[in-house]
Amino acid sequence: MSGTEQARKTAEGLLYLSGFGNEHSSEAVPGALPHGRNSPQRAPLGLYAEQLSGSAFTEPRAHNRRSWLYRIRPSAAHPAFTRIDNGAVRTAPFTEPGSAPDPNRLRWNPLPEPAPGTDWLDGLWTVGGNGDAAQRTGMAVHLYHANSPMERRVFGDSDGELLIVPEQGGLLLRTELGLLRAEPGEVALVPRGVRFRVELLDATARGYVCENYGAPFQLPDLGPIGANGLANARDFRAPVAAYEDVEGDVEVVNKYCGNLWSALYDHSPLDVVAWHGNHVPYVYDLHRFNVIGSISYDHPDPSIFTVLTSPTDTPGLAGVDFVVFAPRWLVGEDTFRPPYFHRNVMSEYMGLIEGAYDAKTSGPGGFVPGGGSLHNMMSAHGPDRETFDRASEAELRPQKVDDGLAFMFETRWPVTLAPQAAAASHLQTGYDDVWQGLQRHFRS
Ligand SMILES: O=C(O)Cc1cc(O)ccc1O
Ligand SMILES: [Fe+2]
Repeated sequence: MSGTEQARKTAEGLLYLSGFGNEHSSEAVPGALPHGRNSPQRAPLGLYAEQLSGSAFTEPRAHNRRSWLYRIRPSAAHPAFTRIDNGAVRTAPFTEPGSAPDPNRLRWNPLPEPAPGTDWLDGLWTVGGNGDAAQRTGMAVHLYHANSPMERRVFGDSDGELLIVPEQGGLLLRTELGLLRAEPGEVALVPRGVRFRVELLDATARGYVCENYGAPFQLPDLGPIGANGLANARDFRAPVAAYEDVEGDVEVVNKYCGNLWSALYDHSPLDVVAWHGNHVPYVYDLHRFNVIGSISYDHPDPSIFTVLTSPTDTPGLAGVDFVVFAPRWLVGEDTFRPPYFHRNVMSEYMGLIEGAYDAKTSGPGGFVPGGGSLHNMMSAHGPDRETFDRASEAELRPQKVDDGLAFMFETRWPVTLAPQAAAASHLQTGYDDVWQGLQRHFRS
């Protein structure tokens, strides 16, 4: 059986725990989880107890995050980390020569094919970001492309949590807390510091990553929407405990304040036999998103499509929102139904998981799956000319928009590009032209 077949077989039988932000517990071997205390004098089955913190010990209960891991060896049993090449991974602040936030509308085609033998970590490629990882503020946008599983190496990101958005090819994430499957149309989140290995469920994989240096993603408040709607908490799935008992060299790569560091463990660190807590990875199927919109007139602001938000100290002003444009009905009367023309104080990176996006022409040279666009703070954008002309004339019958799945990472700070993204051969030239030829229709 090939590696991908094996991974697919494993992924098909996975069990999950349900609910967002829950205090979960799970044991891969009965009796591995201590009862009544976190740190007994001797943990069950000869395991080591270890706490992994995702918040300061003293943060309010509603924001407090930690998990207790019961593992074969403590994570502390490792030799020194040493710097390795950062590959194509870059981190905020983006201060390389020539880096400046760009007021232009920018759009990219998908990443080119990866070289043979590229695993998920080798294939991680930074677009840009904002804030400062060491200050735990801001975010980065990355892309990935891969055609090989990660073998005898695991990755952990000390700089932030990783929201992984597959666009092509399913992923099997083997994390310290257990296994997750993420197919295109689903998203997976790996919390800060949780170690994991990525295997492929298909020959190749491609997608997007939001690295969130700031407060962990949470579900948005629903306000007048009520107690239900948007992403429902019970649709988030966390893994059950699953461990590997592997001796021998395993490289642990740690992204730490912008650099990759490596240490050679003499065993697999995915050796957690039981755990409990709320600092957990999860997966969410975007098709479960309960899309809410106008049933009278006007196009609502896209905040109505927020799946997850990373708040900052200013209420309502997100470090980053993850927003999905999922299949939905449009029924607005006397309404220009696609996204409107706008200039936004927030910065918008958009990606396309499948099909087309209702503000943009698809097809070669357009906004295509695997591609991306950046409409930075205050940049003027909205429907392209073709979309504007079509939607201005369209007969306003109830209309199902179900030919695509797009998303947005929307952030309060301008996004500065990594030089490789500003100079990329897959950066489209002439994106401005999509707004050329908008006729004047003014009649005084
Ligand atoms: O620019 C975009 O396409 C994203 C977007 C969508 C929308 O429906 C309203 C505003 C907005 O920024
Ligand atoms: Fe926009």
